Amino acid sequence: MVVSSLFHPSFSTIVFTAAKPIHKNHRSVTISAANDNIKDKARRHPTAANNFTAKYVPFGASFDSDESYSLDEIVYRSKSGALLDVHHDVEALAKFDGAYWRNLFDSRVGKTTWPYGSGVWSKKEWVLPEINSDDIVSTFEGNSNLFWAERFGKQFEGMNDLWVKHCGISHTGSFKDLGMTVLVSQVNRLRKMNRPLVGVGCASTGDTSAALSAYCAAAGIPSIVFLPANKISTAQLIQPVSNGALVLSIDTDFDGCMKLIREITCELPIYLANSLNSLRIEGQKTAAIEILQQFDWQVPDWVIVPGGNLGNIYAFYKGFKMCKDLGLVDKIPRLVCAQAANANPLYLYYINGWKEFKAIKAETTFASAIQIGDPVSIDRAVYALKNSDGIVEEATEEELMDAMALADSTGMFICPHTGVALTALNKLRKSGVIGSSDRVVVVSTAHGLKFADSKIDYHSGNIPGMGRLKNPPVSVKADFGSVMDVLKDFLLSKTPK
Ligand SMILES: Cc1ncc(COP(=O)(O)O)c(C=O)c1O
Ligand SMILES: N[C@@H](CCOP(=O)(O)O)C(=O)O
Repeated sequence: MVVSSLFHPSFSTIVFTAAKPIHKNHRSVTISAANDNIKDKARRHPTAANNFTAKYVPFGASFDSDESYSLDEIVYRSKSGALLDVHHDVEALAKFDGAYWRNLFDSRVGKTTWPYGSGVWSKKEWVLPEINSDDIVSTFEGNSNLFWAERFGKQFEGMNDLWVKHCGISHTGSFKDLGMTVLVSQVNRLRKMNRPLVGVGCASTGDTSAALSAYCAAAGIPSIVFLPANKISTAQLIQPVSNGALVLSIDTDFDGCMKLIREITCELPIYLANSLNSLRIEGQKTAAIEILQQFDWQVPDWVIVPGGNLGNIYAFYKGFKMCKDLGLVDKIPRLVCAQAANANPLYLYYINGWKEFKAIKAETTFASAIQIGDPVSIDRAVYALKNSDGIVEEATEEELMDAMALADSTGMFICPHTGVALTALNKLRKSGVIGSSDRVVVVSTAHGLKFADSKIDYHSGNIPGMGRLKNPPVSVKADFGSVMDVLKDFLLSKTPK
């Protein structure tokens, strides 16, 4: 059955109008529609049950695999130790055509209807179809700006159609909010079902920990974060501290923290919140759907994503692929994963013709959130790249910092990881792989304000051998003549010759 109307019976609403008296502290309180908050309203107008389901299967297995797990189980790996993947019942979803889904998703944008005002939960049927809306923990994340990088594109890349998807302009300043709303909502549900979960934990380079602690704090769930000591920015460190997480600063790198949290979550009733947990991918994939939606369901030629633990590149692939499989679009973009040269295990694997993957010891990089040498989602990333005719690129420290400074000089304020992605763009433009009229989306993964320290170092000329584009503040005496001298020099330098 193909239904293209928004008002299919499965989505019709059941309306309860009667006000119900309830008794609290011996006083009679009447809850009326007039006093409803957005969750009350959602309770009064529940969407009718639909038949959509999802479950875990081993990564790469089909929906009818012999091995599968309910999303209400606490499980992160298959019997053979492989990654898991959330599989949706695509047959049930496909009973509705592409136009139906496009219209449904479009109808929810820009509203405050619980939970659909969120860019993630506006796609609830494709994310966690079975969760009760009441259990959702959301900050109305997503719906982030898709910025037309007009000046950067035209002036520096000879392109007319360059876009930056600002996933970092978000509740905690990174794309991690998209996955974390899903994971913490499911934990909220599991705790209500009395599953043995006392808290939620992650290893982090600073963004996962910020998102985890914020969403847990919003739901009143304890959070524990393992951070590599002195390897994350001050802004990222203060986020979980402020949100009341237990913050462990551990004398190792991210890969060391990841190993520890995996061991600890096997022993204690702490739920693992890293993207090894495939629930995270379900939220992150909505950024891909959102890009298509923002282009009025036209497919860009390329999407460039900075990669570290490598969950996000697969999330983008999965979002685009679902849109193609369910008839919302007819193709998917080519994907580029961009790595820092100091933390480039995927790049090395790629240029080696995917022959042998070797984890590395990641060196210090200004793109500190992707200083990862042993990415947990390596298999997912390879799958995404192979199935999207994808490419892997890398950026040296100087390249990524210059790219960040150049983008900032055109009105952006990006993070160093986005500098890595812009460097990849520049290299692929120079080699002619990306054409001047191609429509390209660069995914900006975190807010630049989280990385102010590295920008200060760059612009003050404090980094040996770097600072080609530096623009330090000018110290000037507090008198008219001195200020005039500085301004005259400045204006002369800017006067067209
Ligand atoms: C700001 C930022 N950009 C990019 C990434 C890379 O994402 P992924 O680990 O999913 O590859 C991360 C985290 O790793 C991040 O925090
Ligand atoms: N950049 C990440 C690294 C961990 O990635 P995850 O997606 O597996 O949680 C961070 O901010 O911690």
